Amino acid sequence: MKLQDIYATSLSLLTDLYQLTMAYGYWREGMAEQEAVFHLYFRKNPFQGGYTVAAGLEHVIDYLEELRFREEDLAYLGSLKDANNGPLFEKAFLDYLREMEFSCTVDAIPEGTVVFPNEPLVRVTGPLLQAQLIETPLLTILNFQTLIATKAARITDAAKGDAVVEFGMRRAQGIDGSLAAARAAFIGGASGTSNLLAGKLYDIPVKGTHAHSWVQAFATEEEAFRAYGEAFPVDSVFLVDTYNTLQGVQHAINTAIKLKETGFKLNGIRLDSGDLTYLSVEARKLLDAAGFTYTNIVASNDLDEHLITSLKQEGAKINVWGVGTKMVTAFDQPALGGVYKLAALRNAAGNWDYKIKLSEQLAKTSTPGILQVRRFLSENGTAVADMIFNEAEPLPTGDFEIVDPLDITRRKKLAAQMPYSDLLVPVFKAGKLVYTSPDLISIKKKVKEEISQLHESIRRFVNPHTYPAGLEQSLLQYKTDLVLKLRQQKTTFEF
Ligand SMILES: Nc1ncnc2c1ncn2[C@@H]1O[C@H](COP(=O)(O)OP(=O)(O)OP(=O)(O)O)[C@@H](O)[C@H]1O
Ligand SMILES: O=P(O)(O)OC[C@H]1O[C@H](OP(=O)(O)OP(=O)(O)O)[C@H](O)[C@@H]1O
Ligand SMILES: O=C(O)c1cccnc1
Repeated sequence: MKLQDIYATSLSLLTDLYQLTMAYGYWREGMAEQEAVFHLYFRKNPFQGGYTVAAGLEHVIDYLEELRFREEDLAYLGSLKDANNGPLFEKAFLDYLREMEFSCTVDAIPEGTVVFPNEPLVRVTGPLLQAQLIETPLLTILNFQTLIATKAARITDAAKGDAVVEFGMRRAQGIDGSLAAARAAFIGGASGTSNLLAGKLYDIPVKGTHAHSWVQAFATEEEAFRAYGEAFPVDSVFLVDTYNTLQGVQHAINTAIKLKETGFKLNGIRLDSGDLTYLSVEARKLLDAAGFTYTNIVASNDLDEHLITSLKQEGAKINVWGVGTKMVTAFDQPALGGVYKLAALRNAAGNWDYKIKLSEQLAKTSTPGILQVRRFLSENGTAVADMIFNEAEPLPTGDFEIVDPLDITRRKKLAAQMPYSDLLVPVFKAGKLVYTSPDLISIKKKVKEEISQLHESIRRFVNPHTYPAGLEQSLLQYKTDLVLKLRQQKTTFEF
């Protein structure tokens, strides 16, 4: 198959083999249609940070809308062999898949929402076979985009209002990595991308300067700047560090002065090596002295939120940050550990059996129930605390109490009359799409607003405070009881 054809193919097999073997098993056992509830959540904020930015839902929707097995998918599944060289799946199961239509109900937290550990970003309710099948693609989409949107939000926060441009395609994790990263970086706060295809596909502003090779290709640096400047009279950003940075700045100024009468305006210079603080301060002096006070100073070279913070503290005169590798690869934490866990199964009597996954590690024990996240708000609408609760059971009357599931001594009381918003919203109802994804600009605005409302102590990069997001106390009690029961070998427990 040619590379380009990958993007035209059905994504229905974009899942792990074990999802299909389990699907086959459920079908054989007559469990395929049994109603199940799964939650997708992560256990720790990435980058040792205090918050996470949800991203990727629109792609989840695109995937789910198209989820059906085409003849080519079924032919491939039919070709798979077991260890005896017999067919792995029987034909009647493939016929079942051919007829299968996505019929789950999906609730999700909208993209751009600031979220915290253990909060379900997505809740899938529907036939066990279908709800299980989609585990891997949902995780691959949401884990990556949420990770990159969070990284971009941190980098943008560090830039304190300066533009951040995503330059990462060349170092991204492959083609889709570069495209998804460009989208997520834009949501997180980048003002543009160098990735032209991402610009076209997602309507992200495209931005850029030129490479060292451009300067190397000409006899002199000034000659290179002149040629570029004539081609791009109002957009030129000259890369000044090919030979000697401050000499390069002077050459950029000389060129701009020479081209002035043609209407040329020096948009910017770019620094890509050396001491970025010293060089930007000196470059600013040279530019200002020559009357180029409006000229931007762009910097690039292995930047991330920590380096940008230091450069700012050192007094660097950089006002545009080109950030590649460390943003699109989430360099210091290359994966978000999002998981997808079964939390309830409808029994023969029509009631929910709540399900839990035990673990020796408390953090890895899943939470049973049909979970919703309630965000309590202050009078002026800022987030105060999040309560994860079981929507299928009555809430206790009176004030609420949330408990940190990892440290039950951390508790917070929340007055019942406080304003709130429930974060999971309907996306699909019995397979029918009922949600319209906002455009990327609106999502980006939401991120900016929500992060600006977080307390400084939660936003900071070093040892941030933990935002109060906990289990409603009766849910925690239920979970604890269930753990104790299961340790005595029972597998389900009813309220
Ligand atoms: N003032 C500064 N404070 C802290 N770190 C800086 C400062 N200036 C630059 N850096 C960072 O130091 C690292 C080393 O930069 P430097 O240009 O010396 O080496 P380099 O990356 O090998 O250069 P080149 O890109 O030319 O190969 C880069 O990550 C750069 O962003
Ligand atoms: O550093 P990043 O955040 O990834 O930003 C993108 C980098 O890509 C380009 O470098 P190039 O491919 O020429 O490599 P080099 O500068 O490291 O030699 C550009 O000059 C930046 O330095
Ligand atoms: O346009 C740029 O300056 C650019 C693009 C990609 C990578 N580095 C720099």
